[in-house]
Amino acid sequence: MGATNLDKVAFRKQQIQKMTQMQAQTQAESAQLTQQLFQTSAWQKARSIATTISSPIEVNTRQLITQALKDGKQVLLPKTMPHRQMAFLPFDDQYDRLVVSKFGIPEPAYDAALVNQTPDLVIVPAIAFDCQTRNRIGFGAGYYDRFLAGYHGATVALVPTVMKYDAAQWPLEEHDIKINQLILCH
Ligand SMILES: Nc1nc2c(c(=O)[nH]1)N(C=O)[C@@H](CNc1ccc(C(=O)N[C@@H](CCC(=O)O)C(=O)O)cc1)CN2
Ligand SMILES: Nc1ncnc2c1ncn2[C@@H]1O[C@H](COP(=O)(O)OP(=O)(O)OP(=O)(O)O)[C@@H](O)[C@H]1O
Repeated sequence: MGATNLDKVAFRKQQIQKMTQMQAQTQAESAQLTQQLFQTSAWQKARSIATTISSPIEVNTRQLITQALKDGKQVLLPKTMPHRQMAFLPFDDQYDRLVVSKFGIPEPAYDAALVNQTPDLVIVPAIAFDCQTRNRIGFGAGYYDRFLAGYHGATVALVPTVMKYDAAQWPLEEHDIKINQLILCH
């Protein structure tokens, strides 16, 4: 691991602490960010949407999942797979059918016949965003950078105050993939 990765490790540790301290504000901002998401043409056009089950330090995704299903959109959730791959599987609002991964995130059960790796829209999680360049940094396993390298549809991210940076405070790398559209709280 080079100096660059050590810098990322240090930034992540500090940023996750900050997210924990500011989780009440992030939860409070989630409703507004979600309403702004609904105004985008990317959302309105999408017939299938990939998102996540959020943890308490992330933007709350529950409302957008409920609305997508109400609108007849297919909702897909990632299941983490070997070799840091993700498989996106449909979710129909049955939270009790999800299985908590060893990382603590509820995931759908794997069914090869149901996998959909080409959703119209991917709502991408992260821990911080460079709002000028639309770069992001995640929890550090590289799942989204790997997935997005082979995905060519629309991407958006919901950015609460705690994740908003005018310039990256972490090193950018060759494999980093920029988000098409950031939704910022105002
Ligand atoms: N809510 C939510 N769901 C999400 C993500 C996210 O950021 N937010 N992900 C965004 O990517 C994926 C899961 N991300 C993960 C990120 C790190 C580790 C992790 O560090 N796991 C092991 C180490 C295993 C390894 O190194 O391969 C650990 O628990 O120590 C696991 C999952 C898919 N689901
Ligand atoms: N497209 C890729 N192909 C192969 N390895 C990759 C790719 N993208 C990222 N990686 C590797 O994954 C690891 C984590 O990457 P990085 O530090 O960028 O994570 P991150 O931005 O926190 O992850 P994520 O995108 O999942 O949220 C690094 O070792 C990186 O080299």
